Amino acid sequence: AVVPTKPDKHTHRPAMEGNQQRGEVNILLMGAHNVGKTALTVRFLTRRFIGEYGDMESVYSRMERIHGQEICINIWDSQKGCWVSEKQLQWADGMILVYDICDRGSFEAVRQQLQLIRRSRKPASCPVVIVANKRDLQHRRRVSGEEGRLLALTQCCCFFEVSAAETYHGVLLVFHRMVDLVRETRALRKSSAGVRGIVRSMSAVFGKKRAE
Ligand SMILES: Nc1nc2c(ncn2[C@@H]2O[C@H](COP(=O)(O)OP(=O)(O)OP(=O)(O)O)[C@@H](O)[C@H]2O)c(=O)[nH]1
Repeated sequence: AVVPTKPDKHTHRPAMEGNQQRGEVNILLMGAHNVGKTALTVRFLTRRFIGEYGDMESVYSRMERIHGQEICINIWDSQKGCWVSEKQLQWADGMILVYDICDRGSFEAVRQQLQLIRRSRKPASCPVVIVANKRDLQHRRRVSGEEGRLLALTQCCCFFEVSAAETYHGVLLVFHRMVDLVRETRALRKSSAGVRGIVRSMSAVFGKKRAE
């Protein structure tokens, strides 16, 4: 097994405003066993597809220049199949849910994981990208592209169909889209906090006037 980068102990910090200031984005990869979570992570980090991966639950970091800005991307590749902890859910700024197009059970697992996420995180606080992996195995396909797209549409998620085995570019697009979504979410939160502040000050002024 190849360990692409050394896990950075600092990246275990929970997602906070601080991440935004530091230019960091925490991404949690979830999905059933064997769907290709590690293959996608390794492809993104090293541009390579190795084939077999050891048991390595870790947080990996990589610096990327996106739209002219240096971003530190921390990726937590969850290794226990469908099980993820509350700590992982709170740590993430964005989540990538992976299924295997040849494994219908892994697609159903994504539905369950979406419910789990929605119980723990508001949609406005944590964007989700659904990834259908192993598109090179068309002859063994059990989940159509339409089904994946429909699920993503109804759950307000982005959708990609990729092959970690075949191309680097498709995988790169997934991670870059995830980073874009996190940044959009942060910008939206910031502007709505600004509006809330204005409303609070106005009600303070007008409330005071009424009281006088
Ligand atoms: N054909 C094909 N095989 C793939 C692809 N991605 C991953 N695999 C294979 O699928 C198997 C599982 O890949 P992993 O990346 O270990 O899957 P995982 O989701 O991390 O698995 P767990 O950590 O055990 O939950 C390996 O044998 C990979 O070589 C792909 O795009 N196409």
